[in-house]
Amino acid sequence: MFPKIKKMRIVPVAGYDGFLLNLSGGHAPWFIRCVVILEDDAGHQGVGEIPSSAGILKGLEQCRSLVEGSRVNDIKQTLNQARLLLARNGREERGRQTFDLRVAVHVITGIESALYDLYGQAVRLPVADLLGQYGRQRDEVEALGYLFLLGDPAKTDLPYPRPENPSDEWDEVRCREALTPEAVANLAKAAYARYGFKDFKLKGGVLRGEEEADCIRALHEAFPEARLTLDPNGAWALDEAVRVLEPIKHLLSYAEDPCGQEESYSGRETMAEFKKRTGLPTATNMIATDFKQLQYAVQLNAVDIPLADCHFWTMQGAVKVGELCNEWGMTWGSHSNNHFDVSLAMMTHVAAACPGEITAIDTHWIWQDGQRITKEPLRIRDGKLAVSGTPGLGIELDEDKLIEAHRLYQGLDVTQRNDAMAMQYLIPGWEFDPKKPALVR
Ligand SMILES: O=C(O)[C@H](O)[C@@H](O)[C@H](O)[C@@H](O)C(=O)O
Ligand SMILES: [Mg+2]
Repeated sequence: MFPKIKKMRIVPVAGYDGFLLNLSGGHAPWFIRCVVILEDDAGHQGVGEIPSSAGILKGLEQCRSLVEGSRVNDIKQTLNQARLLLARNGREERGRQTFDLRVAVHVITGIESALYDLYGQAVRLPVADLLGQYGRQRDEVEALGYLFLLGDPAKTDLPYPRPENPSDEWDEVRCREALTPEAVANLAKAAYARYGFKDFKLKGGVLRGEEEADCIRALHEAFPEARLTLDPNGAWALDEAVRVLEPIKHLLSYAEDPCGQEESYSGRETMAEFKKRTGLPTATNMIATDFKQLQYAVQLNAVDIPLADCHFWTMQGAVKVGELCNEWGMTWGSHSNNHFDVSLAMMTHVAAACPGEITAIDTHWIWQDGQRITKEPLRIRDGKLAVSGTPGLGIELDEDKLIEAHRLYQGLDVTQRNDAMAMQYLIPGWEFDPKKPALVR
């Protein structure tokens, strides 16, 4: 007989973040997540981590009675019931921010991760071995160096982390303004020295497109062999995207969400047109975020690399996208938002279970490195994450660190991400506009 879930703990947490710029504005000095912890009557603990918002916390509460009392091996029934229950809350939209505002899919993933962690411990198998049709496909997962243009923390009175006792160059540069091609190349060099990345992604949607193209030129000069991509989160109009990226297309491996919804055209239509006009492969975490959208994206030939982040596809859903990519000649990748070390483990197991050639996964971890809520976070070495062979997710929560992160959350007067707040220090009265780079006003 498999153990039963005795208790579901829902713990919103916060960690510190730098002044990372993107189309949504500037990151606050903190980021907010939610940790789902399931305890079974055999004394095991299963964990999951997802973004947090008032809606997500409420959605998790809605599912509590389905989860508590269920057996660890009832995963599919429990998740199916949660899915049906949450569907009664009505249709949801991803929204046009850089981050996904849906509730149900995040809630399901939080529970799914904790359940697979427990189930894996019960059957003595790592989560990667349980996911998808085929289970584990690799023992190491490649990650890319996810770079951001950075605002100057000194222009705010916000408590951004300072480089006290920096252990290396990365600890210093990640806390300083970075708005030029040289500064971006320095970020890449420092990240390479610590993590050994082979590929880099630059978050765009901040400066004028041509200035961001210059940053790519500087990255190429510093790392001529690296696969590079630029992601303005659909900020540019189609013509602008073509104008900006055509001259640097030989330097890019693919373009991530170069354009999006525009006048009467959907983002899938403009991306298809962009591909036709430039011949550049495209990636997205904005216009193919569920299976229906993916179907239309494929029909239109709009996307080569769906970035199926498990937090908003579910873990099994993300692997299913990986299996389809493998069958259909597309390439699987994963998007990320700021996250703690539980998510790092989740994303690693998911990527390990995707068959075929996948592209290096996104992770914001390098911006959070040094903080933790598990006893031993996975480490990025030579640009890679090792897939744990321990049953379950292979991580153990550090209760003291978890409480610390929960206290930080409680001390904040916010329940969800808001990038406009910090941005208003740089441009008074700043407001989000999905078609205007953050510093172009
Ligand atoms: O500012 C950020 O952290 C990013 O813009 C994310 O919100 C975004 O989802 C990004 O990771 C992406 O690839 O679009
Ligand atoms: Mg993106």
